[in-house]
Amino acid sequence: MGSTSQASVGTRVVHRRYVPYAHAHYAGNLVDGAYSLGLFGDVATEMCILTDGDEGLFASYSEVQFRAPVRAGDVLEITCDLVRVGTRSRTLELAVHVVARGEPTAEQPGAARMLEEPLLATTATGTVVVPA
Ligand SMILES: C/C=C/C(=O)SCCNC(=O)CCNC(=O)[C@H](O)C(C)(C)COP(=O)(O)OP(=O)(O)OC[C@H]1O[C@@H](n2cnc3c(N)ncnc32)[C@H](O)[C@@H]1OP(=O)(O)O
Repeated sequence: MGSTSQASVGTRVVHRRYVPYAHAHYAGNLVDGAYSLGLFGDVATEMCILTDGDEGLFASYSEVQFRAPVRAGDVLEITCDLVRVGTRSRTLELAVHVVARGEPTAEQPGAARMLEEPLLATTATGTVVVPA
């Protein structure tokens, strides 16, 4: 038996993650789109733990949009907002923003800067399911 749900609309979970250069997959050090989906799974897992005391399971995505590239050397902020609470399902609005980006040069290979405005890279709507 699971514990009593604490799920309420408006609950937010935020993760921050550095994108290792080992994850670069395409020209220009781009990472694949599935990288963002992996991050959504992790932030959704924390949401399920927070609201329902269980890791939960991702059931579906109803919408995924890749709006700007994610690159190796980026620092990402991943947000997860609970927007609907069903009996066992919870609907989540998910977003990846780039908050810092590497700008390596021959002279300074580690050069990087915080972006003045976070760059919206990926959005999705997803449904997770928790035990009764
Ligand atoms: C947090 C992140 C974790 C992961 O990434 S895990 C890795 C990827 N996910 C998986 O491997 C999950 C594989 N799928 C499953 O195991 C099952 O498939 C589910 C457990 C997700 C659902 O199966 P069942 O428990 O038998 O579902 P039901 O009893 O028919 O419905 C329970 C609630 O879940 C909603 N629901 C079921 N399937 C979907 C779907 N595909 N899309 C959206 N909602 C779904 C229903 O409506 C209902 O909702 P209501 O309790 O609020 O009434």
